Amino acid sequence: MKIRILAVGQKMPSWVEQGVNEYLRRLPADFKVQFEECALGQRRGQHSGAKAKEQEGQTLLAKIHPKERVIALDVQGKAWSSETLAEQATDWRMDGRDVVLLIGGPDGLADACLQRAEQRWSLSALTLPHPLVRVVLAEQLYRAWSLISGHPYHR
Ligand SMILES: C[S@@+](CC[C@H](N)C(=O)[O-])C[C@H]1O[C@@H](n2cnc3c(N)ncnc32)[C@H](O)[C@@H]1O
Repeated sequence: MKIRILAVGQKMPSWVEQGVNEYLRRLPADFKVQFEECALGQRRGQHSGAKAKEQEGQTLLAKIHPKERVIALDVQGKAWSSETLAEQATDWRMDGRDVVLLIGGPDGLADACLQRAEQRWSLSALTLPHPLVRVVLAEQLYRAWSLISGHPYHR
């Protein structure tokens, strides 16, 4: 099973890249997580946010393979504890399909992406800035791996 994170937005501040890399580099080869960025949509004029979100949605959907299990990061999704995430990740492995996690841009994920997703996962009831979501997601995936493998990181 391969896990990918597809995130809207490029050229993040260095603390975001460092934070994400810090956790993803610790993962072993059999739980590798690849990170891919997609361009922000154009934001100019009235209704620009809605249009940009649609554009971003098309870009994300074009990068998803037909057989991948899609999970949308969505504030209105289901809250998972770290233990639940570890159980989910174990199920993903048993299922055998590759997994792709989607992070939206400043205006969120397009409806088409939410509809394509099999699961919607909320990290918190708080709306978080998308750069911070990347770091939290990377850390939680590392924590899930540590739970599955009995590594002392999780306590
Ligand atoms: C700034 S937020 C977008 C806010 C937008 N109003 C919305 O409702 O999606 C950017 C992206 O970060 C992710 N995100 C933000 N807060 C989140 C949370 N608490 N749980 C899961 N994902 C979150 C989502 O993927 C969202 O599309």
